[in-house]
Amino acid sequence: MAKFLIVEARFYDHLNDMLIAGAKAAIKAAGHKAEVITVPGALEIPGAIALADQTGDYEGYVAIGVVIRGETYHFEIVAGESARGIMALTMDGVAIGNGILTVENEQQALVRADPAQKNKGGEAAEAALALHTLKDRFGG
Ligand SMILES: Nc1c(NC[C@H](O)[C@H](O)[C@H](O)CO)[nH]c(=O)[nH]c1=O
Ligand SMILES: CC(=O)[C@@H](O)COP(=O)(O)O
Repeated sequence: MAKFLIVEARFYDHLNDMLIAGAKAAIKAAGHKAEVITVPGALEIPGAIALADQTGDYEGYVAIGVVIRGETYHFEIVAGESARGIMALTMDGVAIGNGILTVENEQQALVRADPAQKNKGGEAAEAALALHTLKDRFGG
C-alpha cells in the first residue's frame, strides 16, 4: 500500500469537498492510502508538494483546487503558474495529478468537481496513480 498526499487549495469549500471525495475514492479503490493537507490558494500547491516530497513519505500527489476567472489578469497568473509549477515537479520525477479546475464560472466547476459527473478529482488521482506505476516500472 502506497501513501498519496492530496494538496488542496481551499478557495471554494463545496467544490473542494467534491473534488477531494473523488480523489480519495480513486486512491482507495486502487488499494492505497490518502492524506490531505490544505494551503491557501492554488499558487501555494507546487511549493507545498515540493516541501512534502522532501520527507520521502509519499509516493505521489494530487493537486486539488478551483480557479474561477475574475475581472483581472490574476486568473491567468494563478491558473498558469500553478500548472507550470506542477509540471516542473512532474518533469523532475514527482508523481502528480493536476486536479486544479480553471473555469469561467461556478457552474462549470460544479459539473467538473461532482464525482457523479466529470469527477476531475478522481481523474487527477488516476493520473497520479499512473505516474506512480510508471516510476515503479522505470525506477524513479
Ligand atoms: N483567485 C484564486 C486564488 N488566488 C490566490 C492565490 O492562489 C494565492 O493564494 C495568493 O496569490 C497568495 O500567494 N487561488 C485559488 O486557488 N483560486 C482562485 O480562484
Ligand atoms: C482567480 C481570479 O481571477 C479571481 O479570483 C480574482 O478575481 P479578480 O480578477 O476579479 O480580482
